[in-house]
Amino acid sequence: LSTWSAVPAGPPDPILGVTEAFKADKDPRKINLGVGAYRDENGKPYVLPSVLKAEEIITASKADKEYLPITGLADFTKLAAKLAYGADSAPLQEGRISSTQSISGTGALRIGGAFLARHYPHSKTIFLPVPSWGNHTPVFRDSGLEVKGYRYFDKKTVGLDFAGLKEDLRNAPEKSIVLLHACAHNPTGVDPTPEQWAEISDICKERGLFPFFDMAYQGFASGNTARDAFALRHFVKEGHQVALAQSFAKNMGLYGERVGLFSLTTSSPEEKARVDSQVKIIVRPMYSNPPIHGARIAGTILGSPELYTQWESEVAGMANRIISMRDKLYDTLTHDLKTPGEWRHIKSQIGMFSFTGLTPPQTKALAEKAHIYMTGDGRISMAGLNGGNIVYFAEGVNAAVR
Ligand SMILES: Cc1ncc(COP(=O)(O)O)c(CN[C@@](C)(CC(=O)O)C(=O)O)c1O
Repeated sequence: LSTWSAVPAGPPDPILGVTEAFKADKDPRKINLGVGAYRDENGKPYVLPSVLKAEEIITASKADKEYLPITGLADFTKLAAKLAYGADSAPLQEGRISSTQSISGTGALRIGGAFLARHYPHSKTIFLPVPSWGNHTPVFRDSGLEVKGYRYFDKKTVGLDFAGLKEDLRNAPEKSIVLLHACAHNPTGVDPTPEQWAEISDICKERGLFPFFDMAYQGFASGNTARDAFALRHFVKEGHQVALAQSFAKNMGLYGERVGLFSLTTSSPEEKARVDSQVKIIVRPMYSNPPIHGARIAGTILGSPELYTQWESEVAGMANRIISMRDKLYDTLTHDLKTPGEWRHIKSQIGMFSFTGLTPPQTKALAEKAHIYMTGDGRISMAGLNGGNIVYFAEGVNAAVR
C-alpha cells in the first residue's frame, strides 16, 4: 500500500486551471481570457522595455548572487514603499513603515495573514469583499485567520453594493480586519469613488476596523500611480494604521519574477524595529529570504528618474490599451451586434478585469463551443482581447446570451 494512497485528487485552481484547459484546446480561434496577465495588441506577453533596460544595467554591474537579508533588498523595499505611500507620506518620512520584500503579492498577503494571526491583539477575523480574488480565502484561512465576507458587488446594477458594504462593515465585530482592494477590484472591476472611500474610512474609524490593503495593480488601473494609490494614502492621512500587500507582477510585468512588498505602518521607529523583528521570525522558517533578480529590476527602475519616467509611460500604455478594448467591446456588443442586456459596465469598470455577468452554464458553453475561456464566474481579463479577436469574442457573447 503506497504511502500516498489516501491522497485525493484536488480540484483545478478556478483561475490557473482555465489556462490549462486553454492550452489543451487545439482550435486556432481559441481565446484565453482567464488569468489576469497582460497581452499586447498581438496577444503576446509584454516584457516592458524599461525592465529590459534595467536588466542590462544589472548584468553590466556583474552583481553577485549572495543571499538577501530576510526582509529583502533594501533599495527595493524603500522605493516600493515610497511608490505606494507617496514621498510626502508622514509615516514614510518618520521612518515608521515596516517593509518586507515578499514573493509577489500572494507572498505579501501570506506574510500579512501570518503576522496578523500571531500578533493582531483583537478579533482574528478578516472580512473579504464578496466576491474577491479567489486566492484570498485560502491564503488567509491557511494563515490561521477566520474568513468572512462583506457585501461588495450588486448583480442588479453590476456595480458597487455600497449600502450593503456600509451595513456589513458597521455590523462587523469591533476591530475586525477588513481586506480592501486599493484599485482595480478583482474580479468585478468595480471600485469605490473617492467620496465612497472617504465614507469607508469613517466607518473603519467608528468600528476600529483594521484595514489590510491589497494593491496588486498600482498604475495599471487608471494609468496613474498616484491616482491608483488614492484609497491607501487617504486612509493613512486619516490616521489609520494599515497593512499593505503590493505586487509588481502586473504593473511591471514581473509575473514570474515574483516581486512584491508587505508593509505595516507603526507608531515609531522603535515600534517598527520590534515589528520588523517579528516579521523576520515569520519569514525565516517560511522561505528564509526572497529571490534577488526581480527585486533588483524593480529597484533599478524605481531608483532611476529616467527609467521611472519610462516605466510610468509603459504602465499607462498598458492601462490605455485595456481601456480602448473596453470601449471597442462595448461598441461591438451594443451598436454592431445589438446584444440583448445591459453592457455599460464593460466601460465603467476599471483595471484588468470585467465581470461580464455571464452565468457558469454560459461560460461553459463559450469554452466548449466557441473555444473562449474565462473563469466560471464570468470574469474576463480584458488584456486577452485585441483587434484580432474582439469581434469573434463579442459574437460568442451575443450567441451565448440569446
Ligand atoms: C487582487 C490580487 N491580489 C494579489 C494577486 C497576486 O498576484 P501575484 O502573487 O502574482 O503578485 C492577484 C493576481 N491575480 C491574477 C492576476 C493572477 C492569479 O490569480 O494568480 C488573477 O488572474 O486574478 C490579484 O488579482
